[in-house]
Amino acid sequence: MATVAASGGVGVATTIKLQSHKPFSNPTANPFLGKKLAIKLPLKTLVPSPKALVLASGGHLIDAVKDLFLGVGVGLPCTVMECGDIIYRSTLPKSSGLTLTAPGAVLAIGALSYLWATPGVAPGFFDMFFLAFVERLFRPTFRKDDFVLGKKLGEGAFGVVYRVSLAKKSSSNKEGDLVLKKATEYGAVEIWMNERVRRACASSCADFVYGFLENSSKKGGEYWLIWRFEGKSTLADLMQSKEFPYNVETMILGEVQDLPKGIERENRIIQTIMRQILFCLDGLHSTGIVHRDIKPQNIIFSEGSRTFKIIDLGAATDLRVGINYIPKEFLLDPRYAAPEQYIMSTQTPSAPSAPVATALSPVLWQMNLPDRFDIYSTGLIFLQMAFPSLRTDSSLIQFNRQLKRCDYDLVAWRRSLEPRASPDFRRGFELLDLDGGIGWELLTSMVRYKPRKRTSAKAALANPYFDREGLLVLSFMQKLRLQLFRATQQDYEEAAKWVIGLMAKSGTEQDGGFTEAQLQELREMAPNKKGTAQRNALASALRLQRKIISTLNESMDELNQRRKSLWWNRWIPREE
Ligand SMILES: Nc1ncnc2c1ncn2[C@@H]1O[C@H](COP(=O)(O)OP(=O)(O)OP(=O)(O)O)[C@@H](O)[C@H]1O
Repeated sequence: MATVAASGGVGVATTIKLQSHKPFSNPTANPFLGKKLAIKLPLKTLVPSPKALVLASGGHLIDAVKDLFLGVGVGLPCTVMECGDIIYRSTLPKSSGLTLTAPGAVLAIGALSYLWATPGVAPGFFDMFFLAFVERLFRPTFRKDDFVLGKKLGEGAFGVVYRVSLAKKSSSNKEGDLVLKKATEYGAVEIWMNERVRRACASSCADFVYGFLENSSKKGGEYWLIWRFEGKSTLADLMQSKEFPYNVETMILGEVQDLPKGIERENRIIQTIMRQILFCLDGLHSTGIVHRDIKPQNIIFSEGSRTFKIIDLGAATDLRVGINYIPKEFLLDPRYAAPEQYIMSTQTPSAPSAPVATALSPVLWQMNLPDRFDIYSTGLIFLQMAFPSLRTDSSLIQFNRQLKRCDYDLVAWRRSLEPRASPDFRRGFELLDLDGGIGWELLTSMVRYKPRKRTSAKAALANPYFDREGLLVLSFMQKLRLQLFRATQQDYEEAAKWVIGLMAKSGTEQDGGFTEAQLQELREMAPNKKGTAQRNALASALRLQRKIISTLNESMDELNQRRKSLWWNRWIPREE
């Protein structure tokens, strides 16, 4: 019987060594015996063709998946390839099913992590092609005549909001328990966002009932959006009261706390409000939606669930599929908008087509961290809750100017204000300084110039500020979490400057520290060393990064030009 030993790495070609060959009585008759022979393996034996994958079904599917993993082993040793199989199949042990190789596993895990990374490509497909479809089949639909208009609740630039009730009253429908918004151009976006939110994180926003395009009016098409009536008060209404935050206490906690009136008690109420807002934001951001208009006026107290919820998704953007992606500056409320204005870098110019946007969404999300725009606005709400004198529009505008002058550095703003601060401001700082200043730390991690340096909603929620017992009684794990939070929030540039400064202050030539002159040398050391290998490598890496980003953007623009229609608009029900 012939014995064949294969050796060498196999890509397309490999080598085999022929050790014996039975039909030849005289071993020397075979001129190839003992010699290494080169053979060529067709790649199609390793990688399944697309057609083969399509045809694969039932039991064949397993084989196709197996082939896929084995395909990753191209160029690896024969353990992966079972290359002897090609020479003498019957002599080899039968494969016992799916063979998972290390590179295959890494590839699979990498692909799965990418598909599930924020904003979630895989859940997005499931949501769009299954959940949305099923929801449409089972949810009740409404027409214009089904509603009886009640009191006007508000009027914005893009719509009028009424309290309404159903014309045909059932036992479950109380008088005026619905809210109707008759919206113009941004109504379509708002319907899309509300439907997405209802499927992904219903408790984050007001309970959305139905939305449709109403075409019967002479004025032209009008989008009608229906929600359940959540409650009478927004956070803005509650904050206007002199009683704030005590006026919210029983609403959210159900009872008055067993504490005398003072900053501790106020801090607890503010903590609860902040936690509820961040919880809602975390829900939105995890599904790829950025609100872009977070302000006390758009946070409503839901009497049913006793929590704050977010309303008005007209300016929101769905970065999973790139809807409403092009930021409209006029939509942003300058009082609460983050300094970057554009939530996506200007290097990422316009929305790509939906499939491209979906495929690239995790990359774009990580490149731009668009959710941090909402975090900045939430930080300003936190600030307003802590400082009563910042609750009016004019004082907030003035604060924004001051902060800009301090290069958006809250610590610098505090330093400039504290020596001449009014008792009201001093009280606010005292409140934030409770529990070792953990509230102040959280606030400064939210209100920062660079989005990348701001905390995310999820990280903020994990901050021990929200542990009721306070900093002093933190468990080991909570302390660890705090350290982790600090490490992720660390502004390393500032830290480096601070360390150098500290060294300068403490150092003299005699006692071994650095003198200011030496430190100056230290600072200048890097720029002076031009042309070193490290520097060149860094420059090449930066060039490569820039190239990748520009290529990505160019290809997105190109694709975008081909399909710029509002494809998703077709999904919105119409009533003629
Ligand atoms: N689900 C709801 N339950 C109770 N009240 C609501 C609800 N939705 C909206 N409102 C009320 O209607 C008002 C206007 O709502 P919304 O902010 O969505 O409209 P808008 O036209 O976008 O207004 P603006 O442009 O001023 O923000 C809110 O301030 C709130 O008082």
